[in-house]
Amino acid sequence: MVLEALRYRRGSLQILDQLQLPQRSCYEAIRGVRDGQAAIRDMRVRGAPAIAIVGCLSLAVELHGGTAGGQDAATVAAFVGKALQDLASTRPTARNMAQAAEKLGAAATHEAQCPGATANSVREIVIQLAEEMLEKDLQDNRRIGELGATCMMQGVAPQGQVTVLTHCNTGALATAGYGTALGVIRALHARGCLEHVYCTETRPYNQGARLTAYELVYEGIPATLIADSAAALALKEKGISAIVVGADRVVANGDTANKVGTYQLAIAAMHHGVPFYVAAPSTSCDLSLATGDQIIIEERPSQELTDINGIRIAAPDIGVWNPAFDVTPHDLVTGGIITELGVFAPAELQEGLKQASIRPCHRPQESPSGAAAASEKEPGSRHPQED
Ligand SMILES: CSC[C@H]1O[C@H](OP(=O)(O)O)[C@H](O)[C@@H]1O
Repeated sequence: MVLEALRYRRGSLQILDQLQLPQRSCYEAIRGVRDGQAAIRDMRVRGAPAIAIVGCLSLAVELHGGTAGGQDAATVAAFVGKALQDLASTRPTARNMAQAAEKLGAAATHEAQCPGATANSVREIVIQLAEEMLEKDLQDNRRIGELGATCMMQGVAPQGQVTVLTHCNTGALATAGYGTALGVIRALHARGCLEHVYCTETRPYNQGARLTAYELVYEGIPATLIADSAAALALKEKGISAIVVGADRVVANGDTANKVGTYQLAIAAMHHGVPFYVAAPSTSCDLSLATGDQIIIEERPSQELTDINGIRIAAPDIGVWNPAFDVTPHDLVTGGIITELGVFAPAELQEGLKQASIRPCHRPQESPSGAAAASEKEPGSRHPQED
């Protein structure tokens, strides 16, 4: 059975409450934007693509079959704009929700200005776009998996198998399905090219121990959980061929915001000569920011560090700094940035994405095993797919 982070049909949205995993699989109804915002803020749903999808679908549910947002086109468009703004500010580091807000907001405004526009026609356009996002993210992740697996095998182990280390959770639970960095790992496994995975526990929120470990066991992928602080030692002693992580935001020069701890992993990878890959959809890329210094880093409540399951473990009165993310400088992203549009070196990202998005992405034939056909020309050289 496929692991479903969310269940959607028009007018109804349920999310798997990730706070209760892995002990319990409980779905809860999201009835509108306020519910969506609360679920994102409290991290019942998390992961940059999943945040955007749940945010937009929460709006779609609110707009469905009623009079939500107002009685005329302009009022509904204004309501949509405000709701999207609120959703995008809930967890500001992730790019995907902000990007979706720009797209859906612009579409609502445009529709409202068209002759004959009605409140319903504005609602309908927003619902349709949110539904398309869900479908597209899944397709993009599968593509990221295939491109990343091919690139990694060409670059790291042309004849053999790879052992990969990953951080945080980037799987089906963090996306519409399949996953980004975990999608690459799944594709490697499907091809028989994966020897082993090491996943970090990912303090303070333990997405690695709770969610990635759960997904890896669920998929039957050979894997070992390590403490975050064991990563450098694992690089030294466990034959790790590559690190692959996800991203919350990748900016124009390739600097990458991802779960806190990623930066120190990239430094350790550089020291050990292990290639470091970032896997993320183009919706996580933000070419409007020149460098990572401009990324807003979300700070989370101190209780995430001081308490475990509501029980205080830290010394009373200690001060706490709890950034949720850090920025890995582009020169440490030595393997490449794996997107659905191609695999790019950081210096090639900006131009590569622009070129790839103005021509249709070549979709390779799938072999019966799910691996990309042998004739496919992959961007192991870190260039986007050629047509
Ligand atoms: C494919 S999701 C990317 C991303 O989401 C995680 O953050 P959070 O759990 O705080 O939402 C993490 O940084 C992952 O790599």
